[in-house]
Amino acid sequence: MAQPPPRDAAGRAFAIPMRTRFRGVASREGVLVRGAAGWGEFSPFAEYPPSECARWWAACHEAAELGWPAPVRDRVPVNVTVPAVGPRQAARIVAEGGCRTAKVKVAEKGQSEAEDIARVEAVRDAIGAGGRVRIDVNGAWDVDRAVRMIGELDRFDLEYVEQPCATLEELARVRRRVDVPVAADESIRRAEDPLKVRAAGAADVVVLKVQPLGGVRAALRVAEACGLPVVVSSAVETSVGLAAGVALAAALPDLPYACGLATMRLLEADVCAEPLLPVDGHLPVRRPEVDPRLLADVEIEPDAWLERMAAARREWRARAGEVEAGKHDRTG
Ligand SMILES: O=C(O)CCC(=O)c1ccccc1C(=O)O
Ligand SMILES: [Mg+2]
Repeated sequence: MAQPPPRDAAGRAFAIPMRTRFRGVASREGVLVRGAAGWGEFSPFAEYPPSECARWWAACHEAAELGWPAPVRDRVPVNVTVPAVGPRQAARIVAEGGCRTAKVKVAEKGQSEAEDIARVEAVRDAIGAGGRVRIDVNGAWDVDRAVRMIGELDRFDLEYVEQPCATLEELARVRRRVDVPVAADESIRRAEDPLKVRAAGAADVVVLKVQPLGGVRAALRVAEACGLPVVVSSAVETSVGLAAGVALAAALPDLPYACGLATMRLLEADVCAEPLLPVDGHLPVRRPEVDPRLLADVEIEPDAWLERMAAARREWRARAGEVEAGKHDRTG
């Protein structure tokens, strides 16, 4: 690795390979910041512009400088996440995952419906009749295909289907035509989105992620305003970022579903000596400490990331100024 920056640097950038490509991402990168309250992570995906990254910065700032609201539970049920791999590897991931709920990625570009069916079948067999199986389509199906494939895959008894189609209008049409509950994920990136989801009758469940929503407090406000059951999911972060998701899940008054926060295993390495890994299908509610040697192992030259973070912070501050001037809500 490159010459590590000094310990008191403004932020320490990292790049960690993924075990399996996910959303077309082969390496997860970001910055870790140490503040008065602890470590924060800023890790927006490469294609996100500063306008989007502003909320990711706010989440990092909250973690590092403010800390999080008090938890109402001391552990959080989680699902094992199964990428678009073959059936044998899918079964192995479920067996090693130690969870009673599995989320299976389907409709990957270049793969067939037969591959999806084989993967979901293998996951159902591996988790057993008492386990729960949900699928995530990442918006890839049109309405007719969604209705047909959900009907087909429901023979493996689906808990819900996450983002079967891209638009709210399509989600609402699918929802009226199938019995399996629909969850909205990509449809929710801003504070006002869950209200639109609800108004459109587009989903039964909302998936909330801390970084894109601008922090734990912001996500709690979104959950309260929306009124639909919430599943907290990660953006495939290090244990530092995952801890923020755990804090959100721990602070929600109701948590009826397992959360998508058991994603540490999707990465080849972590920056914490005691990573946030599931025990008995749950993540403990705690903030892991960064291990300087583990961080040094995955550290990269920080300049580009520090610049990206500074741009995101400027964007956030500019928006805060507009809020004071009464123009709009800063979460928008
Ligand atoms: O929800 C999970 O099980 C893990 C998180 C996850 O799937 C995810 C992580 C990063 C980006 C997108 C997604 C997604 O839900 O599509
Ligand atoms: Mg999803």
